[in-house]
Amino acid sequence: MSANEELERLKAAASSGDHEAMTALGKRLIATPTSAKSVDEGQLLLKQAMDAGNGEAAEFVAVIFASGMIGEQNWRQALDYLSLSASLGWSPALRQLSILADAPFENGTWGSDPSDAKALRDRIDVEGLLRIPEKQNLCEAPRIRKFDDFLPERFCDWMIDLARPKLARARTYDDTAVEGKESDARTNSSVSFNLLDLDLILLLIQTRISKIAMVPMFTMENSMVMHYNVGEQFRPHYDYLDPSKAAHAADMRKFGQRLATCLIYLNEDFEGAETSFPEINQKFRCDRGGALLFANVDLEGQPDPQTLHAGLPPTRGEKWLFSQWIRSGPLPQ
Ligand SMILES: O=C(O)CCC(=O)C(=O)O
Ligand SMILES: [Fe+2]
Repeated sequence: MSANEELERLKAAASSGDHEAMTALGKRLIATPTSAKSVDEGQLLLKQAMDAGNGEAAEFVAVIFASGMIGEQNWRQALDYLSLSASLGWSPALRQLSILADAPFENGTWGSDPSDAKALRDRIDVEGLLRIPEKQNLCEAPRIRKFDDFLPERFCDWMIDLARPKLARARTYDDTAVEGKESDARTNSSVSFNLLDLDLILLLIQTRISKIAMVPMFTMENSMVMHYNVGEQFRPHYDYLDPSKAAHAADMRKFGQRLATCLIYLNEDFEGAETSFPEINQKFRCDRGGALLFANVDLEGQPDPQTLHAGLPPTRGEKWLFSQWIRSGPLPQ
């Protein structure tokens, strides 16, 4: 079926009152708007599906509130909708609630009963989840910061579990290759999460990053998870865009410069695999859940060649890393 036929099929099913089709269409209209009305139509479809008892629709409403993609970011409301979603029997929402509430179930599986949703919601310490740890200054030129215990372990595990099944695909189709890099520039695998992949755990990580980087949420690119087996690496590169390259300049007009990068170490059971900065002869790594935040530009906002960096290969074990590139936002037209 072509993409257009698929869309027509979805529209027909949605207008006949099929809740799953209404949810799928609603998400799609919001993620890839085709007209000025798409986002409003998408929200209406999600609301109708949710009122009819569709838990997936309620989860996406939670995502809208937690991301601030439409209107203000509102974590309390996001959690209320996540709780509604879970109580409607949508199991991904129940698992996220358990993680956010730090309440793993006794039998070892997170979130197993929709009737637990409200109690889990009430246990969530929103302020605590949004509180960020002390920063350590590792270097001033370029500016490199470190945050120990940036992410609780259960969040690290959630991201690894989310990424693992998608990594294989990313390799086959190689759809996440960074533009402008030779094929041997990175031998590791990665997966990129788009708007339809967002959940409240991922959005909480992005929100925490926006706090340490002191930038708004809309500057976050699609988050990525990187995976390195022994010997795999991400060779020295810059994360900033080069305005002298036409493709980069066009991209910068839309989304701005890549001001900073945040790398969260999701595991620690490996040797080697530091993040290395060859221009300053330094390499750093974090314990599980620790984050490195570095500026890719100098104090004048210009690309800083001293930010050249690499993901060194593990000599034992495998490395899992959450990687967040941060833009400056579109230039005023
Ligand atoms: O694996 C690393 O330490 C480096 C990753 C990196 O450079 C990136 O994600 O841009
Ligand atoms: Fe990088």
